Amino acid sequence: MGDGEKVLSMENLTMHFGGNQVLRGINLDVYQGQVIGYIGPNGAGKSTTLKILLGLVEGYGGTVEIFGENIKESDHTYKRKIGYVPENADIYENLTADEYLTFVGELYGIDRETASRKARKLMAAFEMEDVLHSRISSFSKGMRQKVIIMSGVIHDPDLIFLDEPLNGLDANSVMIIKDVMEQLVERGKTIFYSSHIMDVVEKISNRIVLLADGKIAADGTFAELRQANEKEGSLEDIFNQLTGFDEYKDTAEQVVGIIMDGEDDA
Ligand SMILES: Nc1ncnc2c1ncn2[C@@H]1O[C@H](COP(=O)(O)OP(=O)(O)OP(=O)(O)O)[C@@H](O)[C@H]1O
Repeated sequence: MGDGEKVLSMENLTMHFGGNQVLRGINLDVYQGQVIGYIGPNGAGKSTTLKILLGLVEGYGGTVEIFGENIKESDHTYKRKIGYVPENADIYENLTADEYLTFVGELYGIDRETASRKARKLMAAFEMEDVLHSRISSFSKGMRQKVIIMSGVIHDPDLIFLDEPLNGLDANSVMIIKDVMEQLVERGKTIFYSSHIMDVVEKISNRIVLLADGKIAADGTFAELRQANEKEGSLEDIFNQLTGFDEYKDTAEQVVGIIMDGEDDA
């Protein structure tokens, strides 16, 4: 699968937290130019996978190679070529946007002047130039999220990991980010995108990987997944089918019954 070079490979990746076996042997090769939509139910292990790939979680089994290097043995220079937009970023609240973005840029190995210039330009592109020197603690949720996204890509990474990146963004910003991703991929970048927003995943991904019960339960283009599951519907329908979730109406009814303290005996 894929025309470009292999940028990421997971071989028999396993992970457990105590007795909780989260990943049960993930095998996945990702090629340049792919936009992987990495989906799965709550608690499936999506964020855990991303954190392992980023070197933020240790104690996993199996082998991970990024740009051909085993991340356990690598000297971490590969990290300069990867970007990460985490689901819950520990952002340095007391720094200004300029200070934070410049700091992150420097961590990724770009010089201070370049980082600061890119920070200013990125903030201006998102119409946030007037708060460039304001503390992040004063920002709205969406403004913060934009800074987190900028901080994940300021160093021009080749492989970008995004974990629910559109959280809190307004409709206009969502359109910009979707287009930015598309253009980055056209220019040879690779994207690993984890999200629950199925219509976005359906639109932007050229390969969808579904994680369920610690394993890959489906892997292919949206069209391939549709064909394999004999479904005409949306990715959401396929997701529900593959995760064995078809009783949502019963669950909803039960929840409403409990809320209204009705006859429901559950
Ligand atoms: N540091 C940790 N210590 C203990 N258990 C953890 C830790 N991190 C994750 N887990 C557990 O691993 C499982 C997978 O969590 P993870 O956050 O990777 O799931 P996810 O697929 O990203 O879920 P969601 O869709 O809810 O974000 C969960 O059962 C979670 O409780």
